[in-house]
Amino acid sequence: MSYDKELAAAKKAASLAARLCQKVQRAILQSDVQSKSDKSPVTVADYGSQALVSYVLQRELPSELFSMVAEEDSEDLCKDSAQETLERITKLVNDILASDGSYSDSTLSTDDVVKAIDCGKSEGGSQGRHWVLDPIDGTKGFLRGDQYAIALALLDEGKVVLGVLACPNLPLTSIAGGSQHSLPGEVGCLFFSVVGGGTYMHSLDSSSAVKVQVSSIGNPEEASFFESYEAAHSMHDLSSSIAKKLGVKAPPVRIDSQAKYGALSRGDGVIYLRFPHKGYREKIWDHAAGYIVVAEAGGVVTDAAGNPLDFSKGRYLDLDTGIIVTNPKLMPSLLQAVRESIEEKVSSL
Ligand SMILES: Nc1ncnc2c1ncn2[C@@H]1O[C@H](COP(=O)(O)O)[C@@H](OP(=O)(O)O)[C@H]1O
Ligand SMILES: [Mg+2]
Ligand SMILES: [Mg+2]
Ligand SMILES: [Mg+2]
Repeated sequence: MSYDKELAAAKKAASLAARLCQKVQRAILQSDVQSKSDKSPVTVADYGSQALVSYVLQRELPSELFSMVAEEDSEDLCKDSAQETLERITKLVNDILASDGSYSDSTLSTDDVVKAIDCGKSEGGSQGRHWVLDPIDGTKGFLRGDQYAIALALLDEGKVVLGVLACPNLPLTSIAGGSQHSLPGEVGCLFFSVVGGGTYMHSLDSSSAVKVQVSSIGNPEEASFFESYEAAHSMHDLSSSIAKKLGVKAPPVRIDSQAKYGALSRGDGVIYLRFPHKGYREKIWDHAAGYIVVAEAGGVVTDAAGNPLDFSKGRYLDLDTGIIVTNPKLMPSLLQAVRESIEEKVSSL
């Protein structure tokens, strides 16, 4: 099965969304930050990115049934108090489309923007095709001026078949050792994969792509690992116990968002550990694009027990332990270390 058309549409949508996010991040104002009911920050850029991706996919693929599972919805945006914000988002989306020259026949109204955002309410599942979108993954990183990603994937009959990860602040060269901040002009990566076709990366400013591969390191002493910047998102004490058990020497590289999957896919580090606190349920948009980018670059992504991730169950991933990512050589010893560290943690409680 070819996904050429879908890939071209997804790359266009994610690149335009990245442009919108860069514009907002440069000009970020405190008043751009809203508080969602779960208290996580959501900015005009999250909404703008979701509206833009939804609109572009539908314009580029007019003959396909459109279903999308996406993080944001318009509920808060439709309150009277948010009218000004909605107008700002609409202007942003129109400005980006105008700067690209696409669809010059149409300008979006605030209603069109709300509709585009709310196309993301699909439940996904094991049948048919569903786009999966995190319009800004790593909103906290985005607000800090650090890493974030626009993460877009396509599910076909419950399997991830395509992924695009735009990482506007990720340096084009390796961030091994934690050098995520580099000179302006050297940042902005787009990773993309189609099932069976490998993973490629190019600069957000160009389209000449290179094939990427995960690191082939087999000695844990030479390995380095990624984890969330936010301690609330992953138990840093557990990952540090696992790393110690494995014999990893380097300190963790803590960065936000699925930029971790992108960096791992090109060998900047070889392990990514994610252990949410009890009760947290992982959503598919936080992993779908990252998963295929790593898998097609030769990496392995499983839950903490070594089972493959199942993206066919709806908006959530059905797992409660955690997610681990590495290359095939290190996976057996990593799984062993994970099992032992979890047992020790449980028995110490
Ligand atoms: N308590 C929690 N535990 C685990 N993940 C959480 C969390 N609270 C929020 N997240 C998720 O972690 C994502 C960011 O991951 P990371 O820590 O790798 O940067 C967030 O994505 P958004 O920023 O899209 O909301 C959010 O979905
Ligand atoms: Mg969020
Ligand atoms: Mg996210
Ligand atoms: Mg998000």
